[in-house]
Amino acid sequence: MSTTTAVLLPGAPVAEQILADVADRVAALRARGVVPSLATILVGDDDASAGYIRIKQRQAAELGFASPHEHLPADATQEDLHAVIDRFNADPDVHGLLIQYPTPRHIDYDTALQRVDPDMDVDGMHPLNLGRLAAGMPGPLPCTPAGIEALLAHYEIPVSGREVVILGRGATLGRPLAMLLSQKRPTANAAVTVVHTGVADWPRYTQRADILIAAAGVPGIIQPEHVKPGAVVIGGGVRYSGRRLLPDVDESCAAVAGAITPRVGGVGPTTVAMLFRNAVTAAERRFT
Ligand SMILES: Nc1nc(=O)c2c([nH]1)NC[C@@H]1CN(c3ccc(C(=O)N[C@@H](CCC(=O)O)C(=O)O)cc3)C=[N+]21
Repeated sequence: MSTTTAVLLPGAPVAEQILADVADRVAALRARGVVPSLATILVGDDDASAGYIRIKQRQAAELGFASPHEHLPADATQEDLHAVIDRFNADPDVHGLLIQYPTPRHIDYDTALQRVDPDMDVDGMHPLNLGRLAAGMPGPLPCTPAGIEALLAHYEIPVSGREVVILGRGATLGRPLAMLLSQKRPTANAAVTVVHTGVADWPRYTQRADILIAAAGVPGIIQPEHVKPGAVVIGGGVRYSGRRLLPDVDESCAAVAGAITPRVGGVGPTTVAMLFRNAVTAAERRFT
């Protein structure tokens, strides 16, 4: 057994702060007679997905959002899904829209996502919004990258001018996070390297990192020998085995890192908070 030396960086206090701000903004909208609304669409009967939707709906209610939900059967067609998206897009009382991922195999998620009104895209994953991010234009940010930036800022971990290495290049995390953390802003402005398992000597890169961000989705891929002593380690990538969370970062890394996100309750809570921040921003945009 290794001794834990690293400072823990839980996501809950970060999420709480973001959600307190969201709640204030929701209250301000409601005072003007606007009930912010985040619609969700679930296709099929996956247990884990249904569970996530319930969590989001409970949190939506606590924050004062309306959360209309459409549950399509597992054999719904692409056209059925598009019809529901079109209806929510056109509904003046709905401000944010989320299609729960993953969808059944016969559904093309990317095509459905492209049909969502980009200004209602609370995941920040519509190609137009990824384009806005690449161009430095305002728009909804992808939730996990935005949550990681907020987490680093909350714990006052210096990012500007430092060496950030991201292991993973996926569209939901690694790639947009690299764009975000290299932007010219006080909480970003880093020297960012994106590396991935297609690079045979990827540990050579991660060993240099002041801030190492795991975004590979390969359980246990980050081991202590991949971490520079004292580095900040952020576990972004996860896999699920049923409901069991399988993080990228092996727990033994805590013996080498200076600071590290906990196995459970790290980046996840900040991701969900950003969903609601995007939703309240979408509602405000309609009325200003
Ligand atoms: N359109 C869409 N948007 C999403 O944002 C989206 C999605 N689809 N599909 C599913 C994934 C999954 N996801 C999680 C967010 C937070 C935690 C989270 O907070 N997890 C806790 C608990 C982990 C556990 O024990 O299971 C943690 O990380 O500590 C987990 C999972 C959002 N997703």
